[in-house]
Amino acid sequence: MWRPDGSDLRPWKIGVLISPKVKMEPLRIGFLGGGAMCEAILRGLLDKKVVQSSDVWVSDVAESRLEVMRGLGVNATANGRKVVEKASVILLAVKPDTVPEVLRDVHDLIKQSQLLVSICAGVPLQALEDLVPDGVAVVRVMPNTPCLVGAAGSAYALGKNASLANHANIVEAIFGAVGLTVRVPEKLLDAVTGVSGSGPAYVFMFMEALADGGVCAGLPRDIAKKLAVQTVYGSAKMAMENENMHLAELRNRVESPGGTTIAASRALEANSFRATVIGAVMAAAQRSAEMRTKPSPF
Ligand SMILES: NC(=O)C1=CN([C@@H]2O[C@H](COP(=O)(O)OP(=O)(O)OC[C@H]3O[C@@H](n4cnc5c(N)ncnc54)[C@H](OP(=O)(O)O)[C@@H]3O)[C@@H](O)[C@H]2O)C=CC1
Ligand SMILES: O=C(O)[C@@H]1CCC=N1
Repeated sequence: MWRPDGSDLRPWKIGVLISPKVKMEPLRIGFLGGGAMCEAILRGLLDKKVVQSSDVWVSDVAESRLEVMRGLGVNATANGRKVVEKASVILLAVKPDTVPEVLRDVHDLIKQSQLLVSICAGVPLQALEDLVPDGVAVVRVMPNTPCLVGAAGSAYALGKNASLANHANIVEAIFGAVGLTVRVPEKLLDAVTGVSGSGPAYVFMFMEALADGGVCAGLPRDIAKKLAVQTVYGSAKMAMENENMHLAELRNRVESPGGTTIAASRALEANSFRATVIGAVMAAAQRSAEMRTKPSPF
C-alpha cells in the first residue's frame, strides 16, 4: 500500500496482518453512532469480509437505526458502554457536537489497548485525546459515503499516542478495504473534508444537473439519468487510469475545434463554474474548521 511519505505498509487480509511472524487478533469494531456513515462503512467492511458481523457492535439512540443494524446481522444496542466493553477499535460516528457527551459516558471503560478512531468532522485530535484516558491512541479519519461501494477516499491523521506500525495499519486495514487511503498532517483534514468528505454531494448535484440538462434538451428522464451517471463514472475511470495526465488535457481531448463541447465549456466559464466549485470546497473546509467553536445551531 502506498502512502504519501513514500513508506510502505504490510498487506492485510480479513483483519489479519500478513507477516511471517506477526499475527493480529481479528478486529472487533464498536461503532458509537449508527447513522449514515456507520452504515456506509459497515456495509463496505462486511461486503469485503474485513470483519465478521458477530465482531461488530453498534450503539445508537434511535431504535430505527438499531433495527437497520440488526438487519445487517451485527450486535446493536442503545448502550454505548456495551460497545466499548466489546471493541478493540472504537469508531466514533456521532454528530460532532455530540462527541463530548458520548465520550464522557464511556470514559472509565476505555483501555490503553483500544484504539479510538473518530470520523467526526472538525473535531481535533487534541479535543478527542482530552476526552479519553491518558495514553489511549486516537486517529482522526475523514472518509466519504462511497465506502458503501468500496470506492471511498479517506484521509487520516495520527494522534500523539498512535503509532505508524500498529494504529496506522489498523486504520489502513479498515478504510483501505473500502477504498483509497492517505495519511496527512491533521491541519489538512479541513481541506480534505471540503474535497472528498463532502465531495460526493457536489458530484451527485452535478449529475442531477447534467441529467436535467438532458431533459431540457429533450431526453426522457430515465435515459438522461443513466447517461449522466455513466458519463461521470466513465470520466472518473479515465482520470484514474491516466493519473499522469493533467485533467485539462483529458478535457481538451473532448473539445473539438469549433465543436459542441468548447461551446459548452465557454458557457460554464461564463457562469464561473470552476470558481463556484472552488468556493464550495472552501465553504466546506471553513465550516469544518469553525465547527470546533461554533456547533450546529440545530
Ligand atoms: N455523512 C457523511 O458523508 C460523512 C459524515 N462524517 C462524519 O460522521 C459523523 C456521523 O455522520 P452521519 O452518519 O452522516 O450522521 P447521522 O446523524 O446519520 O448519524 C449519527 C447517529 O448517531 C446517533 N446518536 C446521537 N447521539 C448518540 C449517542 N449518544 N450514542 C449513540 N448514537 C447517537 C444519531 O441519532 P439522532 O439522529 O437521533 O441524534 C444518529 O443516528 C459526523 O460526525 C460527520 O461529521 C464524516 C465523513 C462523511
Ligand atoms: O456534512 C457534513 O458535515 C459531513 C462531514 C463530511 C460530509 N458530511
